[in-house]
Amino acid sequence: MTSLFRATLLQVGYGDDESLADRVDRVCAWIGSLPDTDLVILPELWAHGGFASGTWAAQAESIDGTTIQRLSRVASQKGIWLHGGSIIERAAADEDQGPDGRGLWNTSVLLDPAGAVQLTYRKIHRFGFGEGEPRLLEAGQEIAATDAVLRSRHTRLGLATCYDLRFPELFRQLTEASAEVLLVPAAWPLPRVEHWRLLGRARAVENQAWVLQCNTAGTHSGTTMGGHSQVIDPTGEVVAELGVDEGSLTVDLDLDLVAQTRHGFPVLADRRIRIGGGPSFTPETNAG
Ligand SMILES: NC(=O)CCC(=O)C(=O)O
Repeated sequence: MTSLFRATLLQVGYGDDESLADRVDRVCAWIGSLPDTDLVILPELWAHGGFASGTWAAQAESIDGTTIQRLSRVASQKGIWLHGGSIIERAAADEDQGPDGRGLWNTSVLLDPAGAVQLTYRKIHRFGFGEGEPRLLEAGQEIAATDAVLRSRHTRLGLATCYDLRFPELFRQLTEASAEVLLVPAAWPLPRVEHWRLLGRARAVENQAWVLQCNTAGTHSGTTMGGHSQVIDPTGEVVAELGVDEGSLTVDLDLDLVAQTRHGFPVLADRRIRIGGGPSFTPETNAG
């Protein structure tokens, strides 16, 4: 059994001149044209616009709405895992609308190779310092990790979104939930792109996990995106990285590198402070 799998990050670029429907068409065609790959990752809010907060409420969709239906179709046609980035999710009228009653979330959706929704993640840390996300959206309440089989090899995927990168305790909880590959879609602006690059490496080093960060390109709603999508291995090395323009990045990842890194330099076994309820936390391991 091989421990290798191939991941492709699509750094989608867009401006204000492309409609939601046109962008969904374009990105689905792009995915359809990709050569052999096992997992495709899209950026945060690539369809609804990462900073287009003025139109979020009008364009919000349910998880079974058009955007995810289209992605589901292309995932099943290709037989790939597809992290659809995130959408502005609208709850159905008879569902819980969240503590502030807004009924809107920034929700990531992971589709399996049959096109079924395997996992959703509602962004926990909302970006905007009182504006944008915290003013308009509900905060997610739950971490999200799931088992996945990639090329007949079992692994565990953990999800986080953009600004979440600044909160290491979330990533530690994903590690305590046994995640080995951390998938991070984003709409991260250019002026802080060095934070994006640095924080991704930090989350990989401290959790000894693969980190796959897929950012946005272009300028929309007056905000220029930083690009620099990157794949970081469990030792913190940048395996591959894009520039600022739209493009794709394909990398072969070795899942065995997670266990090799964790056994070879067993820093996680020295944790003394429990911050989450993850099932795999065993502080006694290094007690001697
Ligand atoms: N969309 C975001 O979460 C942006 C985060 C960001 O710009 C930052 O953390 O800096």
